[in-house]
Amino acid sequence: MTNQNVMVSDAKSGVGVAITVSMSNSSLFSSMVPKPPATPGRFIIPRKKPLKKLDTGGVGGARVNAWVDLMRASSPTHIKSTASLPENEDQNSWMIHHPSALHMFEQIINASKGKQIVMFLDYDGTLSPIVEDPDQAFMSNEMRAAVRDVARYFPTAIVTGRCRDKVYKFVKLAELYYAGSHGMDIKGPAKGRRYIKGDQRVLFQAASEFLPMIEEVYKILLEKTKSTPGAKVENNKFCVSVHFRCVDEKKWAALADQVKLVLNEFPKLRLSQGRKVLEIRPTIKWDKGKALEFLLESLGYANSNDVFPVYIGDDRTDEDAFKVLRNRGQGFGILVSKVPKETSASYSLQEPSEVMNFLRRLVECKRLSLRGQ
Ligand SMILES: O=P(O)(O)OC[C@H]1O[C@H](O[C@H]2O[C@H](CO)[C@@H](O)[C@H](O)[C@H]2O)[C@H](O)[C@@H](O)[C@@H]1O
Repeated sequence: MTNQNVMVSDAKSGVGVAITVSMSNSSLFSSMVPKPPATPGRFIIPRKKPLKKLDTGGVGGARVNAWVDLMRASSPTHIKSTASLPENEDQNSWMIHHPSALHMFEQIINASKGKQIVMFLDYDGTLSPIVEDPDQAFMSNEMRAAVRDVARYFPTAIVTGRCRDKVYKFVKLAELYYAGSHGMDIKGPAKGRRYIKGDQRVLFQAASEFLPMIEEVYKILLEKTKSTPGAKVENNKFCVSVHFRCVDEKKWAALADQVKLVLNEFPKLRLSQGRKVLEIRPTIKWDKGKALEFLLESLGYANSNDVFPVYIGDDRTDEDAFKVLRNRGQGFGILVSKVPKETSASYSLQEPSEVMNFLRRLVECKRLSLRGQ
């Protein structure tokens, strides 16, 4: 096994980005993006409209208003909200297109028969309930036990916007893969690798060049947002989160403006949005979807038809992974949401407690099949 520095070109800036890879086979990179399979997966439901992107153009009234609209839509608190929903689509028709993964459990199991399930789990809003203070987003012991059981039977990864070390402190399971900073910081399990066909000591940091820049922008944002009561800036190592969950809605436009002004000085960083949070990250073409592909490849499933990846997440940033699964025609995505949202996921679950039930049922099913029942 060797550590390798690999240069990839940043599509937006054209700047080379050094990647340090610790693995036994550098050919991993040559086929990083899998080709779509010849036959499409049975769970594909065509998306109606492209997802809106956050406008990071110049500062102006209309643009800032558009930001604030997106900020409002980023974590709707009212069940009837249709802020991010395509026109004329109500809750019922949304549920027809994105049925409950619990209700469809038998069909899901049938579709996965003879294939290796690989489980990808987002953290906030998926394994832990959304709370006001990001430092208090603990997962329950019951959820931890469910994830531990899943990892006994299926390779399992946590894919999160959070810093990898921080999410590990919440999850505390050494047998999992962890992809922190929206997949820009990937580490393989410290123990229990019996399902891994490929490299077992994966370590991949797609944006290490950006560390000093992220540190700098974090400090500036910390200072600039001090004047906004409730704003919280979180350093997620390869990205920065500016939380506005506890900021008075009247101040959102000013906060968005502040962040945007800072980012104007950092053209190699971009902005995306999560649940009541503005996410600042490198412009490199790397996201949770790429992390999913990377992990499948590391597990030895790059060109395999015998794999069934399942990705469960609640956030806009999880859409990149849902899209990858649609394009591969393998497995499916499950969106955790109580309200209809535009998504590339195939199924839905309402909240983390349903995620836990789904995970438990998977384990139960696997145990029964191993006993030959
Ligand atoms: O990819 P994820 O695991 O979903 O992480 C995305 C962001 O999650 C966290 O923020 C979110 O959860 C907080 C705690 O419940 C909540 O207060 C906040 O409003 C949510 O946006 C985390 O703090 C961020 O750094 C992550 O980027």
